[in-house]
Amino acid sequence: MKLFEYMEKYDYEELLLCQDKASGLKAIICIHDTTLGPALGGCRMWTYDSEEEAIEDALRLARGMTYKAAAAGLNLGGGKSVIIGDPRKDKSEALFRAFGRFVQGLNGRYITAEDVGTTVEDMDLIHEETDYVTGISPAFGSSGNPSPVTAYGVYKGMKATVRQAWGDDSLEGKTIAVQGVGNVAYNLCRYLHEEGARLIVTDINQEAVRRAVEAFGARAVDPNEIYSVECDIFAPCALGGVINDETIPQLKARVIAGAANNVLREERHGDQIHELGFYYAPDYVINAGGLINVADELLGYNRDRAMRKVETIYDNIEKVFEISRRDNIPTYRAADRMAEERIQAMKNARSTFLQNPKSILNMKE
Ligand SMILES: NC(=O)C1=CN([C@@H]2O[C@H](COP(=O)(O)OP(=O)(O)OC[C@H]3O[C@@H](n4cnc5c(N)ncnc54)[C@H](O)[C@@H]3O)[C@@H](O)[C@H]2O)C=CC1
Ligand SMILES: CC(C)CC(=O)C(=O)O
Repeated sequence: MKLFEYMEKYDYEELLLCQDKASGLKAIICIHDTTLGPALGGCRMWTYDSEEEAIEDALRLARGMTYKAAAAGLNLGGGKSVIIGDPRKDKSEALFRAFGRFVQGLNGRYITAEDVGTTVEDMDLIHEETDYVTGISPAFGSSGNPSPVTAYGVYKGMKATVRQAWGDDSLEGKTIAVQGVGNVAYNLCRYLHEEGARLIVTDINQEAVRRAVEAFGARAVDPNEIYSVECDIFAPCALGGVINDETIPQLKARVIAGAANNVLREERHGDQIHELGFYYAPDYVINAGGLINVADELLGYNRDRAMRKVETIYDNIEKVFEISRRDNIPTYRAADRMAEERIQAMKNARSTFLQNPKSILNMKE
């Protein structure tokens, strides 16, 4: 990948490589766009096959956050970070505090939170070094782990998508294939089970599978079988790129609606599933609940207010399908159009000069 060519193509602002020999930290912080406000996005810890794969993941995830915040109506930009390492054995206080110092060094341009492989406890360690972190322990007046709220938003978005496909939003009796039953999807499965859906689950972590089978009477399949099982809804809740040339021909579902970021391997796969008649809930629209939740922390966390805003994911999904039908475009393009229109409007807005403590007239001592 030619980095500057890619960054110019999608108009990225910043890509920061973070190295701390003492703690072993190797991390990437990517800020895509801060037109709407400071970049907010989770910190993923994963065992990448290469540095290039980690950089590419950070870039794609950061841009997704810009669109996620814009489509959700938040005054936030898009950013994301990845820590290269095994979350099961490479974590340490020194590692996360070193990461926190890099976040602090960006002086509020990037605010971090949880993502794959990181937890509230990890965020609390980062919080030792910077206030530009969300999803920390409720003891600090925060919202804690955002995953359950993300799950609730995915549940509401899935219902809205089901309504588009079958005319009513009930999940009772629907068979739902869930790929990856970690933080978000375990909570999602609870909502689906309570509404009477039949669950098929898979995970590369057998403990995660066992937990879901025991709690929700789910049927377990191997990771490579999840794409071909007979089901009504395929819910990708693991990593990205899972809608691709190999998997699309296997899918039996009518609806694709899940928590995972960057589900489409390439944009052309979004065109392909549209042409094949799939009802696809764009990932950054349906999984915005966690972001909405932690964004509320910046106002002084109020759970009722946050959950009311998460409920609007249902309406946002309906809006995306309306644009898709009106303009005869795939839903992923409809979502991009919704987000880009808001970002461009703000880029174009030329605010009149306002006297404030930050203006150049107040800089001199
Ligand atoms: N945590 C949050 O609030 C949010 C998470 N997301 C996205 O949702 C997805 C899940 O996030 P979390 O639940 O927080 O992460 P997690 O790490 O708790 O869960 C992911 C699960 O997927 C499993 N997995 C990984 N590769 C797999 C494969 N090839 N096949 C089957 N299972 C596999 C892992 O073993 C793990 O159990 C990620 O894509 C994340 O970026 C999006 C918005 C917010
Ligand atoms: C802001 C986090 C809670 C979630 C996140 O990074 C995401 O929505 O992908």
